Amino acid sequence: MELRLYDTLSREKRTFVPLDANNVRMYVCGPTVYDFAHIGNARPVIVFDVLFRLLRHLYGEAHVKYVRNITDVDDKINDRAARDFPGLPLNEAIRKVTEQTGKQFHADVDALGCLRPTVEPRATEHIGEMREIIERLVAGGFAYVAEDHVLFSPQAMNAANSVLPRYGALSNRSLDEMIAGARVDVAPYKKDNTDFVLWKPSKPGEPSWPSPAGIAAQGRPGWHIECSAMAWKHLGEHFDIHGGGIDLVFPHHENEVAQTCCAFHRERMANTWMHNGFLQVEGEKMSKSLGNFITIHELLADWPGEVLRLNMLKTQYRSPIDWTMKSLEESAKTLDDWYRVAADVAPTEPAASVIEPLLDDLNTPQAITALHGLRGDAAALSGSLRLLGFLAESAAQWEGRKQQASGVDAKEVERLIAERTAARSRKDFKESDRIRDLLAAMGVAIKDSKEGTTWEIAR
Ligand SMILES: Nc1ncnc2c1ncn2[C@@H]1O[C@H](COP(=O)(O)OP(=O)(O)OP(=O)(O)O)[C@@H](O)[C@H]1O
Ligand SMILES: [Zn+2]
Repeated sequence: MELRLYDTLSREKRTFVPLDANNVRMYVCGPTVYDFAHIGNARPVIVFDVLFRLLRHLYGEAHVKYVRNITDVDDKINDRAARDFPGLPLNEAIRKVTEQTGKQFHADVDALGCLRPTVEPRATEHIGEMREIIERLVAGGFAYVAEDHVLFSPQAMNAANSVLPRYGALSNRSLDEMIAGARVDVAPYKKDNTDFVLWKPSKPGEPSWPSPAGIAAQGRPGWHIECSAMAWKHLGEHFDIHGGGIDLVFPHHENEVAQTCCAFHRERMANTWMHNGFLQVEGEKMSKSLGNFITIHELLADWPGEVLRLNMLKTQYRSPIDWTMKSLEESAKTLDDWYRVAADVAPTEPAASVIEPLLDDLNTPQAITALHGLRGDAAALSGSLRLLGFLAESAAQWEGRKQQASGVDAKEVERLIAERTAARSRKDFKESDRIRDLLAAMGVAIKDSKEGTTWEIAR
């Protein structure tokens, strides 16, 4: 059985062959920590968690290294810090914002059933690596200093006659068209309108570090260089998989490739580039700027994290998802059923019928269809669900949480059921039906069997 993954660069599904099967390496762009993450931001986190789990299953837990960064230097962080903590020095305020947001992010993605990555590097702890890459780029003639900025020149990259990839290859754009289409109000320190910032001067009070390339003024990094530096430090110059949302292909990933390949004279940065499609609301990308977003935190008040996770995985990661209430309700019903059948059953190995579709570019909808087919084999269902990051709770915990969320008083339900049982034994079916209807109106479904009457919250 081989794993096949769609690669954005070659635009085809290819057999995945790790550079080193004892050390399979994956980098995924993580959050900029300035606010609660929305459910769209959860998509790459969940999708690449499934891939991480699959790779661990295939190559062994100790042989997969997953790096997801935390961007803790950014204008949006500075703005938020100044707004929320106006009395504090900016540096302290920034630390508060990034600490608090980082904690919220972890609580959210833990609840979604995601494993922590092997390493979660912070941008501010890798300024030295960023400076080193920038120095190399300047020395190689790919970057230049202007007005205390360091700029990368895509045109210099494409003019270099060497092993380097072509700037624009990942996003399938031509540099000439980019030049023609670029805005006219370009920053005065740029030689060409396609040049992008590697390093910039800090304004007074902003976070700042000693600058590279002989610049006397203190400064701070651009966004793209952060990921090149952290990926290099933790995974090396060349590694297996790089992922993120489809909106990161250009310019972020195109620029990462440019920086890393030019700094280390490489043909490639990652062997496979993977990008998830958008989570949408009424046909539009969920995003902060459009204001059509709902945070993971808000959703978790109404739904168990595993319901959100299942709902996300019902769509293959490259297709858009329309996020609807109806679909969430169906996902909740499915999980209720799986919890009842499989949560307390000792797992066997995950079923081949579930693994196979996952090996085909993470075809999770088909894997979910296979899970439905395993209902008669609780042990295999249990093992397969666990592989996908479900069943973190026992059946009783799951049911208890549902009861709590419903506001139904369990004691009162038990009392009514006892009354109904008494009515039934004296053959007062009018009274027993009345109690059943009363329970139904409270949102409680009952089931009679030889062992007695059981109940659950009806979704
Ligand atoms: N609606 C979405 N669907 C799927 N992935 C998304 C969506 N919005 C953002 N992402 C992904 O979430 C990750 C974090 O992105 P980023 O930090 O740029 O989010 P953001 O700027 O808060 O998002 P936005 O401003 O677009 O709401 C990236 O991998 C990005 O591709
Ligand atoms: Zn990145």
